[in-house]
Amino acid sequence: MSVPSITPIRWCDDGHLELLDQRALPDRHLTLDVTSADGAAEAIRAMVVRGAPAIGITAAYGVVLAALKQRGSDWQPGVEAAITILAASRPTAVNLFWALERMHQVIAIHRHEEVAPVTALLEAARTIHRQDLDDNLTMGELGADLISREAPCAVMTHCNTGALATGGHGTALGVIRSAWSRGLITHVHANETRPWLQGARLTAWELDQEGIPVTLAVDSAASLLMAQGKVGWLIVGADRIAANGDVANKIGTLALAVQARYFGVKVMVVAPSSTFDLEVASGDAIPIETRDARELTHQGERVVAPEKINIYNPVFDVTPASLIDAIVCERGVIEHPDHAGVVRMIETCRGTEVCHNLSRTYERKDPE
Ligand SMILES: CSC[C@@H](O)[C@@H](O)C(=O)COP(=O)(O)O
Repeated sequence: MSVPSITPIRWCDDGHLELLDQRALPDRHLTLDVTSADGAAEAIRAMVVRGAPAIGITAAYGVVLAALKQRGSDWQPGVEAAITILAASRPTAVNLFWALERMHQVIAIHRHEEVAPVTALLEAARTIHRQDLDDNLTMGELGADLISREAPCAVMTHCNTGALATGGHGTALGVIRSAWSRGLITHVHANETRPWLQGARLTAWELDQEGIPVTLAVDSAASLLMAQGKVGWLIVGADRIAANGDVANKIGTLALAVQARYFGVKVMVVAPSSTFDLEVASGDAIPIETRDARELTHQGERVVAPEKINIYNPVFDVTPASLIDAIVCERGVIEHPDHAGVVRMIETCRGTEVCHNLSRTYERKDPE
């Protein structure tokens, strides 16, 4: 399986991070040089880089940038402070806290050293980055195995879960790529994903680059497409999966899953084990990010709604496990997810590199 050449996150050997500015895609290909942990946190907050795994990878390199700035033996407080700033960048994707926890473990191992452990931290960040690509390739095959060989079908996806959102290949879009290469899917319906238009600007662009047939539709066309029998599977990613299998993902996923159940469309969630949060019992406890009103009141500089009215702009919602047919992670597939299935699957990851003892040390919740 060839991996797309899109590189949203690149560590440069002179000691800085280069991010593809996803706000400018698809019409402009701009990169942003990030030289500090503050810069990495701001890039995550401002959505230069987005998508749960990509946020975690960026934060890990952000910790390396912080370590590079430390001089002398009292390096640890500065790096810890940077981790706190990175953790406050976005609240929902647990991959952020998972990656910071991994970096913190490296700091703990080297805490008595005279100088900041830049080499060890860079190796840890690179491992997180590399591992994510490997996991996506594995999930791509596992997810594609669920799609019937006898009846290739069209699929629908929401938001962007591709190479741009991950270490490469993608989660849900990775399954779509793998299934397409095996001749299992005929067409992709991409929802535009308001208000940031990740589906229009990023997913449609990624698929078009590779010649995978894609039709872009307004979000509200999804139920019509399903009613017309045009969708075999709804395939989406996740930002956080609770212990009972409830899934937080891009706003609109819940509505799509409800519609899918009504119209008999199967629902597949694709996410690496770094997206599971066993410390959260159910989806109710997942912090949901709300973003600036301006995302709804403006399109660029143009005002499209009265500026002083109340605005509700949650950017994720929670789909109950009962609406999900399968969760695909790199260690296997959880069919009809529930608490027992999730715990069994994540238990199989223990003893490997994967860490699931997420620390709440750094987590910041949105104000009520
Ligand atoms: C592999 S990406 C999985 C999720 O992070 C994705 O579906 C999503 O909701 C991204 O939201 P975003 O706000 O663009 O970061």
